[in-house]
Amino acid sequence: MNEADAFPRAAVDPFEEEALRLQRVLQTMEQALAGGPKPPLRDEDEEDQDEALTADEVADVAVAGLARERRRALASAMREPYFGRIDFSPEGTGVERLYIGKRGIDDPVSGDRMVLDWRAPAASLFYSFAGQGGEARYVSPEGEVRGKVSLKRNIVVRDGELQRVVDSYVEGQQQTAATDEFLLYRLGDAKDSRLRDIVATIQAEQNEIIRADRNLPIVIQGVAGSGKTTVALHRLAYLLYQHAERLRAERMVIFAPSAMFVDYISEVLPELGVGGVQQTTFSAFALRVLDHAVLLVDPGERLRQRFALRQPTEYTAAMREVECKGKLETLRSLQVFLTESERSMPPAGGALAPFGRSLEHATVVRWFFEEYASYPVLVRRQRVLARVRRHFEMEAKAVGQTDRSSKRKLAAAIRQYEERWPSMDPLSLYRQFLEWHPDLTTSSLRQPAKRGARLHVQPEDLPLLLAIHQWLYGVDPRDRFDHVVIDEAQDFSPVHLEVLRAYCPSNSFTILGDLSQSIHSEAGIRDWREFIDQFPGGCRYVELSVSYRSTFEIIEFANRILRPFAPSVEAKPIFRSGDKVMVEEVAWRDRFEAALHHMLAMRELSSTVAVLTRTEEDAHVYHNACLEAGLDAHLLTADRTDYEGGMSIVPIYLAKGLEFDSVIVVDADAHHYHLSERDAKLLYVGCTRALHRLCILHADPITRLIEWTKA
Ligand SMILES: Nc1ncnc2c1ncn2[C@@H]1O[C@H](COP(=O)(O)OP(=O)(O)OP(=O)(O)O)[C@@H](O)[C@H]1O
Repeated sequence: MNEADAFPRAAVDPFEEEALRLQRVLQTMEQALAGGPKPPLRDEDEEDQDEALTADEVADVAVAGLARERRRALASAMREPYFGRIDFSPEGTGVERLYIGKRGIDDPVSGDRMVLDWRAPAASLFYSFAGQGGEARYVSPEGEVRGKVSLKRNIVVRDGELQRVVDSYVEGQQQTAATDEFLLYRLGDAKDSRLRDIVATIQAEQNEIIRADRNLPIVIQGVAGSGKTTVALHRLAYLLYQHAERLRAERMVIFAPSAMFVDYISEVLPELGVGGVQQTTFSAFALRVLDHAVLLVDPGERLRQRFALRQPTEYTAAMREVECKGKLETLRSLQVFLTESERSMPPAGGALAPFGRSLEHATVVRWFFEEYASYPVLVRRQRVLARVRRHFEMEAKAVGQTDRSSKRKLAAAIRQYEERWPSMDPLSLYRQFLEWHPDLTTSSLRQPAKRGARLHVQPEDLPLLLAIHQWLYGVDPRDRFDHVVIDEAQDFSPVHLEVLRAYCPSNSFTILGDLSQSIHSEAGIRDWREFIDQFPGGCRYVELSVSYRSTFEIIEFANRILRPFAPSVEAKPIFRSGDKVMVEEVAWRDRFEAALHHMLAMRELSSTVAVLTRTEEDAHVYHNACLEAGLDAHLLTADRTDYEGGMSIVPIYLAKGLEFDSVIVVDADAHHYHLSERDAKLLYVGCTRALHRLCILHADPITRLIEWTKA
């Protein structure tokens, strides 16, 4: 694309120049929509006859489907065809004006590229270029392209109307901090109930992660609000674009911490034009692979115990087991246990044939442990038994025993031999393992009294159950992933990762999290090294320290809560100033009234408001107070699978990953938040959920975690 001749530089002011260009692009798009080949309309009866279509007709239908999809994409791109422009002169050639949009658009007549897809190699310039005297480079499939940038421009188009043009770099002019100005303009918006794409404002350090090599696992420590979840979703869209021939969306997965979070992020990929990527939780994935042979104990119950103000005594013992189940040593013990179980599988005494020669134990052992060694255990058993059956049949034939009664005898002998093999299923093996392991018990398993009811297990049982499942059945090729994203990975254990590695043999992982938010410490990791060391072939580690979500005041406030506990990376606020954090003392009896008052005030300024409580019990109480006052607020609990936005009452530990325009942390007193690392992290998570406004309410005495506010 070279439009240098179409618009002489600086002939008109930037807004007019872009308004003219936009008009021309929209006209071309309209013409393409009006004149392009229309897909044939088919009625439902025709669709029912799909089986009867000839190969040519099938091809026609596929082409029509593609045309339909292209028209739909074109029509939707007309609302915002592009968001940026970069004028780039590759060494030895003239200037190219590159307009960057969510999707590439070609002029249907000339075939010229009018808009470059944000994921295209040259589009990377738009994100990585930050002045540097105009020098710029990007990597294309043909190699590195070097050159000079003369203009970088942000363009806001809404519903086909040009709204704003901001130049962040103009050759020969004094550079201002205009990139930040544009980013701040975007960050200042109120958010609705869903996470959104950030293609127009991806920052250089985020761009690097999005475009990182797919073959090298990458671990990202990112502070609250640094864009981890958003970046991970953009990375999936990028990888699919870049490796369209090798990767399939259905074979890519993002593991999120809860079903509600999956709902919250569900619109980013469709906005980026990507469908079909699996978005799930580890538990949902594990239960599906285990064919729902077990159920989870109500996940809310464990969370309620974990975050109760006073934990029941049995909880401490349970947590010791949670920690143990997440350790690689335990996985290794499981492997030892399974190898032991395997050793005794071929029944002693060989296979006694009713006619002819029997099979010696040593022969069966050789088949099982040597010849079929590369197969999973149950496949090996199946193969050995099939071979024994064939041997029995051949021996019977060789001695002429083929009549009906001989056949019956033969079948009975095979059955008897089969029965001598121990039956093996993941659940009974797991139970035996828990009984065998010195530091574990079966206390996490619950067998409901009802006959035939499925066993209930806890989330920490699932990785080990999956490991047994893999050992017994292997990995079904349909469960293999081309790429795996683990969000909130600080709550994953090394055993989770090890088990998942079997489903992604290419080791193509993007692992993101924040150790400052590890409020499930027994279940997760303490240091990213634990994961990095699990990739002996190498692993990249990156830190994101800038927080884009919250105002300067909120980040400064939140950082101070964690400082006494020496976090590994402190969040750097982006300079977006907002209201001062409000810390207000209220009388205990007035606490509901105070919360309601602030909710109403904040509702005027925000589209999403959350009241964060310390426990789920408190969330119910505040929710009831809202209902009594006629306030339509949603109660978010562990079993919720959707997030509606508006006003929400949320236990603080369930708010992780979400964000709200305004947040009210209630009951920030010494009784609800102790001077402990865990409670500091809870409060930190709560405060960093706020984009624009944060209000802390407490009754006397204030928690020591923020007593500096009273100094
Ligand atoms: N480059 C960017 N441009 C505009 N907005 C951004 C950018 N990066 C992040 N954001 C915004 O910052 C907010 C936080 O993003 P996200 O939820 O992905 O962060 P996170 O690191 O996963 O946060 P947390 O760990 O606190 O849950 C979102 O509103 C997102 O749109």
